[in-house]
Amino acid sequence: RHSYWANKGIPSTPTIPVIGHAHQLFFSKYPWEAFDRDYKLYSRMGLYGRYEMFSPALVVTDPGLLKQILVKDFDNFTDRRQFGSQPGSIMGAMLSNMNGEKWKTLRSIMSPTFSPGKMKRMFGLVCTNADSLVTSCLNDAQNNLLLDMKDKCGRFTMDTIASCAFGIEPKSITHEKPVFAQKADNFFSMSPYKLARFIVMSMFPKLFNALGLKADTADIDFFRDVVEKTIRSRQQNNRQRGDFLDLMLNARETTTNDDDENLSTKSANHVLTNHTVLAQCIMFLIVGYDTTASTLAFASHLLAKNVKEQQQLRDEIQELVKEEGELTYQGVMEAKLLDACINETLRMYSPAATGERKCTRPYKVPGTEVTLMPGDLVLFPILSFHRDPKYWTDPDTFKPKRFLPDNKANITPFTFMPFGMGPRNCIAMRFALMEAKVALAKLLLSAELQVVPGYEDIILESNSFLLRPKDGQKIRITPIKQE
Ligand code: HEM
Repeated sequence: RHSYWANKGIPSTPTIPVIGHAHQLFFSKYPWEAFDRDYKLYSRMGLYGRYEMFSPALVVTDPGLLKQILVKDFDNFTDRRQFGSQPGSIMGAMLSNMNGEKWKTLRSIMSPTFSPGKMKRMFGLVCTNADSLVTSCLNDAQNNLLLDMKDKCGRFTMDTIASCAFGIEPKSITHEKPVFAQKADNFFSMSPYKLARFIVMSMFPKLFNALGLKADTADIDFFRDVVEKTIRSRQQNNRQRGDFLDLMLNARETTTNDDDENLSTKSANHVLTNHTVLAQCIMFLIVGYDTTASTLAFASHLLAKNVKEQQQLRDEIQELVKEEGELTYQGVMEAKLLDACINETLRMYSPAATGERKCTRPYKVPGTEVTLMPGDLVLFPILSFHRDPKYWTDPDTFKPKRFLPDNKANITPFTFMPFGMGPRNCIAMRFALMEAKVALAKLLLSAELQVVPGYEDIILESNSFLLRPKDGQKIRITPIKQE
């Protein structure tokens, strides 16, 4: 069963019977380590093969081919693997887990939520939450405490997504025990049991169901209760905030019964069930939390370590405030060095280390004799591209200037893709960038960020599929006296 790639003339490292290469997820420090090792081995070939148990996966290491697959020939690769698609599960009804026409319908309903116009309207709310984040950081600094930036920023991102998307205010930043952020944290933290469970769920769904395991964990049940209450209250009070929840509720047909299967593949009316709306809300609370919080924690650390770049960025933001009297949406979104610092952080520490698509129609891979068949996976090693010295000089050094407008033309297309690429990229990229930029700008206006002895390096959580700082990301800050 592990001769699929060899028969097509595609190289592949030796496999273990039955398991293929899946053991690498268990026995590597980081699940993406094996991808990086093989990327280095095969990067010149443009592609290589893997086996997730018996499922063949083509790993693309050529940026040109990747562009072809993710953009030009997207219709052959609209899907991803489905995780936890048990009947009635919340996990299975999330946009990120949907495929085919169902995905297309939902994506087109949800996309307008993240238009530039909507972002501009959310700017004030993001600023309010960022102010609370800064106040909380300054309070800790006054008490001479080290700041755990992952924890602080996680509370900030949870409050921001909850208030922008549904008008819920968890007040995680001011709460002693931030239950919302902790539940979302639990969702992403990986114990050996959770890793094993995840592998069985994704690679042996029938076995997973036969064992009576539930795709939805207790953390999801917590969010389900919160969101259900919010939806009920929104419907009873008939109030409109123009937010994500309203958009979903308005797009829904009132006659729909509550069976998820009714999200018909043929429906022209974009039918949404209560269950589907609920699943998207929970997905946003969970995925909206971790990636942006880690990015902010990484950025704070990198700037604390690179004092010159930190000051240059502060100068840019102070200049903006001087010109416009305050931070404005346009000012923040157009600030060049701010954009460059966030991009450089995402290049070095992209929270998503790999991306994937599933082939939906037979596809002849350009420039080869290989034809991919429906069900074959295509993987792209995001982090390996980001750290490849072929595309980046000194890839392990923080050099934000490579992303300044004058230098951007030197970047090879499809070697920088922290939000994925093509029609199935991160739906909330604009929102995440705005959130990260506002928080970082406000923090730098109020404080100097410093590295703490003993915490000079970024240590990543092992066993996690996302890049996350291990045990938070500790820095110290000194308040800047306001003139
Ligand atoms: C720095 C922050 C973030 C990063 C680096 C990030 C990265 C990604 C990546 C790499 C993907 C897969 C794209 C692909 O396959 O091409 C993705 C998908 C997705 N992200 Fe994000 N993300 C971030 C923040 C967010 C936030 C804040 C939300 C929600 C509020 C969000 C919601 C989603 C959703 C729903 C998908 C699935 C889209 C689909 O399948 O159509 N992300 N993200």
